[in-house]
Amino acid sequence: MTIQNPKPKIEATIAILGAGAWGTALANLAAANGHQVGLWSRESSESLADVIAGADIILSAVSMKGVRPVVELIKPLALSSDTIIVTATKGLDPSTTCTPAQIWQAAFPSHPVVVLAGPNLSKEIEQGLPAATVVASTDAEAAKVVQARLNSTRFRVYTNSDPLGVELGGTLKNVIAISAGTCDGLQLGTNAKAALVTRGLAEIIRIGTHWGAKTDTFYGLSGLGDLLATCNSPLSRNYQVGYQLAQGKQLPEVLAALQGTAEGVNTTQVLIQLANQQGISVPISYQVYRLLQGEVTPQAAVDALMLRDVKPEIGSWRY
Ligand SMILES: NC(=O)C1=CN([C@@H]2O[C@H](COP(=O)(O)OP(=O)(O)OC[C@H]3O[C@@H](n4cnc5c(N)ncnc54)[C@H](O)[C@@H]3O)[C@@H](O)[C@H]2O)C=CC1
Ligand SMILES: O=C(CO)COP(=O)(O)O
Repeated sequence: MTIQNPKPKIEATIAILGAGAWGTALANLAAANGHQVGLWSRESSESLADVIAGADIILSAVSMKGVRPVVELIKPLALSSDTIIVTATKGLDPSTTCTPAQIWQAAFPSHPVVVLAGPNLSKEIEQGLPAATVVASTDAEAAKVVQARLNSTRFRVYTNSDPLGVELGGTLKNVIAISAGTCDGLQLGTNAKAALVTRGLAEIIRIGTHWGAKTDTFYGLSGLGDLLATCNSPLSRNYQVGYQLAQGKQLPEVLAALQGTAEGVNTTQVLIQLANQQGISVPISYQVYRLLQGEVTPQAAVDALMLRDVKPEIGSWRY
């Protein structure tokens, strides 16, 4: 499928992999900026080799479970040496616990890899509503190129030099969004939700900095920004999972009816495995894990959080 805008602003060829909700929204944003856009999915009639041929940018928006298969499909294909790889997936690989950017970088060590993440509910973006995002890379020039290609009057793009922090902000907030949906589903009120989101951010910072990301990054669009968006919007699939569990539905039933992917379900499993191995305290994520496992009711999860030992707040994301 080729999407072209009749009045090009900046000419580039962008191959978008994954024609789900996010890949399609990004393809439309890129096309509106005048780029030649190829959109590929595993259901496409066009071959992957044809879609990525001559691409300046390859942007992957497949869900986490598609990242490795797609990387393996691209490896034997010829990429131009200066092709920039952009990853917009928010998840962790269950078998290796790697982030999507780590998987892409390991497969294509000589190519710049840029992470794209922010408060970007695709349905709002498809409606033409304004939004902002972050493109992050250790290759500052590559991040600037992606910024110039995607920035527009309705999609404001910031650069950032902490790709791990940007990627983890977008990934870990999905776990907290499940808890926020549960909080709203139980009608626990605004105070409870504010406490949950604030302590959720402390938890994200504790994990993210332990894994090597910068604290400041989590206060930006890809951390706090995305946390606010997904914890407060019924458009978020992760929020919907928590909300519907709180209404007494079972997880398989919720996931079967969900439109698209709720990455937080798998991310929670990987996160708890790592947190246990590394001795990181993640009380909210742990209750989300128990809820998803069916080991605890939504109300019992709330009770467990409220019954924890009291502690000082200042600097408490460190322990
Ligand atoms: N929808 C949204 O608002 C946003 C989504 N994201 C992230 O983008 C990613 C994709 O999300 P959505 O587009 O919403 O999901 P979706 O479920 O609508 O689409 C997923 C896409 O991945 C592809 N895919 C899955 N397994 C595959 C495999 N084995 N091989 C090849 N392709 C495979 C599917 O064919 C589909 O094109 C997720 O990681 C999500 O967290 C990020 C920002 C916004
Ligand atoms: O990441 C998102 C918005 O930034 C999309 O959230 P959901 O995957 O929960 O729908």
